[in-house]
Amino acid sequence: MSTMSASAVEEAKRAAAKVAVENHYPKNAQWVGIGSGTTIVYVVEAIKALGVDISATKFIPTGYQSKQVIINAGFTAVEFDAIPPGTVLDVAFDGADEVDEDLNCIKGGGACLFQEKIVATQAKEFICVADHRKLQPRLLTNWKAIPVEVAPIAAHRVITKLKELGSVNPVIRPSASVKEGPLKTDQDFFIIDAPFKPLLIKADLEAGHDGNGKDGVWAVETLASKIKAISGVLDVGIFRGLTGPQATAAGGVGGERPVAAYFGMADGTVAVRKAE
Ligand SMILES: O=C(CO)[C@H](O)[C@H](O)COP(=O)(O)O
Repeated sequence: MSTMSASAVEEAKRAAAKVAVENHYPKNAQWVGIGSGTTIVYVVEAIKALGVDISATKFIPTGYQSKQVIINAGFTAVEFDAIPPGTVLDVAFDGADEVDEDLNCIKGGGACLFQEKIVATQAKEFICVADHRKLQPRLLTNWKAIPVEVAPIAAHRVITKLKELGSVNPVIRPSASVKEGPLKTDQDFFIIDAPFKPLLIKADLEAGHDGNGKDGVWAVETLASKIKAISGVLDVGIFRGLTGPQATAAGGVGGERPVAAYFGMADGTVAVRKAE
């Protein structure tokens, strides 16, 4: 459990954002993905602080909140469906709820996972920015449930399938406001939060664990694929698979996993995890 004050956590996010932007923002960027959440505000602040010419730069949001952050900074927001077909974003920055040793991420704490995934995978480089609470050895160490975005009509069917995969008590996320009923995403879909046991990474599989859901223990890739395959699921809040350069080599644009993740630490330093 973190003993840091709320303002120390905010400073940790700011420090991580500054280093991430200084290391990865291309000076002549044309297309830049901007994610959702509280940490991304510091990314935008750090881009401003660079003092580079952004008059020709288009910033692609991952949802309503993200778009407001871009507009409030005086930047030009262009919705994902307004970018010319085939456009590759120079870079995309986003936060995460948890990041494991292989740079797999859990995202969707802010209910924006679907647009976050299409923006991240449309970029040459996806860069994650977070504070030290998100830096964990395995997914679902500290963060307890996988967010899954689903069509409302299929929500109960998806819950049944998630239980069959071993999730204990998956629930439809309620509205955060005084409005009764489920939260609605930017797509007017629901989020189901599905708890699972901590997810195995490559090293665990190499050590002989199978990760096939026996005793409810899954490997990241296997569980993400199983959840994604349930009809009614729009996307799953596990970002896994290839990273940018590997994905490009395999014929895609970028990967779901970041090429680097920056974490503001409790002692004021910034830790980096990079893809191999
Ligand atoms: O995935 C997300 C929203 O769906 C966010 O990136 C994630 O929840 C991190 O948010 P914060 O920066 O506020 O900790």
